[in-house]
Amino acid sequence: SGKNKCYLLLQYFTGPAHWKEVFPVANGDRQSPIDIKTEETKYDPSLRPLNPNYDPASAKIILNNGHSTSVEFDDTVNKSVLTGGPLCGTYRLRQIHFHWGSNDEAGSEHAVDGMKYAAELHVVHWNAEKYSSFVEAARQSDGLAVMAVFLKIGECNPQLKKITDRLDTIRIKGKRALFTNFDPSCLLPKSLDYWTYFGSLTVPPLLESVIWIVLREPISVCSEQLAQFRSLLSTAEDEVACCLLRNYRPPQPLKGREVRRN
Ligand SMILES: NS(=O)(=O)c1ccc(NCc2ccco2)cc1
Ligand SMILES: [Zn+2]
Repeated sequence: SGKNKCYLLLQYFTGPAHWKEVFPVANGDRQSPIDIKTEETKYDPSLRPLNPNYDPASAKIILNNGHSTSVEFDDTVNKSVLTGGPLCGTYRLRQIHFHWGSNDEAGSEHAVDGMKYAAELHVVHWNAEKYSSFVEAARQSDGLAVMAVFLKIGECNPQLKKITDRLDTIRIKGKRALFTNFDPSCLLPKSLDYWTYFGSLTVPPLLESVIWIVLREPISVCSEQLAQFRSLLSTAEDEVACCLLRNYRPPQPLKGREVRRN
């Protein structure tokens, strides 16, 4: 139908290749994600251990915003924070969300020596010591810290099940549901070893305000759990239903940036 064709056209024009037309920073010097060439990373002895400290009571809601599913946390106080690693000061937990692909062979945003994982978890924090809100911090070069965790195809992940089992209640874009008593540390791998580099948001407005902390050890996810992510809709109630089959941005030029490891 004409309406359907219109949506498909819109869908096409909203993809990463067109973002630079509306957000020129898409061609900036510190865009994310990147392909991490492990041989070129630099050991930095000044990097400290990561110290995530989350209160499960901070978890508030789970929502489908049309381009991912996220769990939103109460970030009005310093209850759930990330310190250590490459960070100066205290970064407050704001939300977690996921990126995935239309099949199990790709879906992560960062790549490691050209290899993509099936999906990627982002744990988003903002510099509450220096700035007064997430939106203000998102405009500052040291405003945000996002911890990225790779999801590797394998065993079903019982911790991830707490999230994937709720997705059928928020299938439509804009839907949200209560989601509390959840500590996102349960989604972190045994080792908190990481790579770190200066980058950006990977979806519009693509602001270059993110200190990226990419964990080297992946967690597991099974095909059935990924299928549950793909069954989310990118469309609202009154629109022709369209599944959120993929939502990852491809790797961007490194432009001379250094990637350090602890
Ligand atoms: N994929 S991600 O971790 O880089 C990420 C994280 C958070 C937002 N938020 C979008 C936003 C609205 C105002 C400022 O920022 C967008 C992307
Ligand atoms: Zn993300």
